[in-house]
Amino acid sequence: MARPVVGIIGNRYLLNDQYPAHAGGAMNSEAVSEVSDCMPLLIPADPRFVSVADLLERCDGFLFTGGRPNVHPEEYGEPPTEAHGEFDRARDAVALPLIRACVQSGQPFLGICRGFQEVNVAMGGTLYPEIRELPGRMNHRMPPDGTLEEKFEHRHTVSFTEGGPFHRLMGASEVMTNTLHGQGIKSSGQRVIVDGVAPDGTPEAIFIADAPGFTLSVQWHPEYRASQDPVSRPLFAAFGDAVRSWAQSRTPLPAQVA
Ligand SMILES: N[C@@H](CCC(=O)NCCCC(=O)O)C(=O)O
Repeated sequence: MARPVVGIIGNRYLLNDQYPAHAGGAMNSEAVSEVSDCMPLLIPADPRFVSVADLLERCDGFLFTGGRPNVHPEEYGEPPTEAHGEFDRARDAVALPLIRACVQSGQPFLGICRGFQEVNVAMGGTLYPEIRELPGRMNHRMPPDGTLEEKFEHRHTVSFTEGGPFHRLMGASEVMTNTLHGQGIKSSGQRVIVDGVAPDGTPEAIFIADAPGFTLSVQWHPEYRASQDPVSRPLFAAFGDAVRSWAQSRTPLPAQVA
């Protein structure tokens, strides 16, 4: 029997600074295939090519991946500044309404890094352009140099709410994670529950209150070595269970971890 399909919402890049391409890190596909046991399908996240209705019909769940381009601040009512960096307006135009549609229907999604930030913005929240400039905050950006192992190494703890969905899923109230982002949640969107924080108070794990389906999203990168990492594995496995349930009956898994 064919495996359920997870639409991978990636980014638009210029290969060799010239050739436009849609891309998503291979480690996202690996995590979805090997840990969630679903078929990864890279989506060209551009409203000229795909509609939200098409995506909801063709895919059983969605992975909103990390990506360097930031959600455009106009999406949360703020003007762009230099600190906001580069954007991917086509991805914004697909991802934000798609997240809202999934929250409503119960179709499962997992948000990672930029995807986590998109979930917050889709629900009406706002972002800081550069959290390392805030008093008392650490630098969450990836080291500019070094190997992939060095860039993705564990760099801080995340503490989960006692008895919350992440605590229950991980079987631990505190875990170690990597960190590769410049932006962070400023104000939480409607129904966005912050369920995990870094030592400096930066929100790291969220879910949507009273959503019928799987909405867990994280600011770190669980896709890195997902099959070996004790934090990534349960997250991608639970996401896969939710996607399989949706594929079978088009209804959310009743015992959603949230
Ligand atoms: N742009 C946002 C999100 C950061 C993020 O997703 N980082 C992963 C980068 C992977 C890549 O370069 O493709 C922020 O900086 O907060």
